[in-house]
Amino acid sequence: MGESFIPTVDLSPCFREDDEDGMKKAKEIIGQACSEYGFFQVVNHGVPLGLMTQAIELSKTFFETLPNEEKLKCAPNSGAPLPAGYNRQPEQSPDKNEYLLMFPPGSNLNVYPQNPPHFREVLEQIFAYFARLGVLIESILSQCLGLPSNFLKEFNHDRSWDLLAALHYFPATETENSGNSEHEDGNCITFVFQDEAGGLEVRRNGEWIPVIPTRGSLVVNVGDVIQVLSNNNFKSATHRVVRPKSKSRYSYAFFYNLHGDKWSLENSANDIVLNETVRD
Ligand SMILES: O=C(O)CCC(=O)C(=O)O
Ligand SMILES: [Fe+2]
Repeated sequence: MGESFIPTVDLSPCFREDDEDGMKKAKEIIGQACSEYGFFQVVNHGVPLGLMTQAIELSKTFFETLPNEEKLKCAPNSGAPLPAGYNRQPEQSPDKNEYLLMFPPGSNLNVYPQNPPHFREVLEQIFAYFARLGVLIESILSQCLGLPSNFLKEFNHDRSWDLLAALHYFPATETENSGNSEHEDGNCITFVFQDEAGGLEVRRNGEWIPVIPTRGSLVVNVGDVIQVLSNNNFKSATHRVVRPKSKSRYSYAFFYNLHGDKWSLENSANDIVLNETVRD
């Protein structure tokens, strides 16, 4: 490897029973990509292209055409642990974006837009596809780490803290272009799909590598939880979003999370066992 673009993996063998070579190849590329980049793209991942396209279109309608009063009708409930609903970065933030955040369908913390019609339905469908894909990627990561395929799934079985964000980045101006300042994700695995505007970049060996939007593909990146559980074998890479000039950018990010309890000291015994298993 060592190219200035992130690797792409064909996941179709994972949905068949009879393609062991294809499966082996997919695992090899994913394992290597997670060590070298912490990022890869997947194709034939099972999330329908039509649904992804519809989700971007509905997001454009919501963010670009609705007046602020309408968007603010789904402002987060006060006291919610995370601001599910419509949010806009504060004026003083260098990052110029607005976003809609949701917990799993059925969570009573969710605040959904009434408009455009079907937005809620599409968000819920995307959520379900991503949560399912998370289980698959988690099983591949377990195997890449030399663990039984259901290891991470059993360790990380509570899906109630997964989050989906529909993001709208405002066009860059002459003097500033930050969309999402450089950061690492704190969760387990993140899935992203972006429209054609581009702007997502990953840091590798001190250089920023653009993640070129490719129709239908999904970006996958490893978060801090997987970096720690893998004894730093897998990288939670620094990334950022640079806003393109004179056009908006739309993306979706899904955060496959770890339940908060797993971070407490009483529950850390599992982590230790996992770390030792990985080291052996
Ligand atoms: O919008 C994107 O492409 C990525 C967003 C991201 O990195 C994040 O929300 O953590
Ligand atoms: Fe991120």
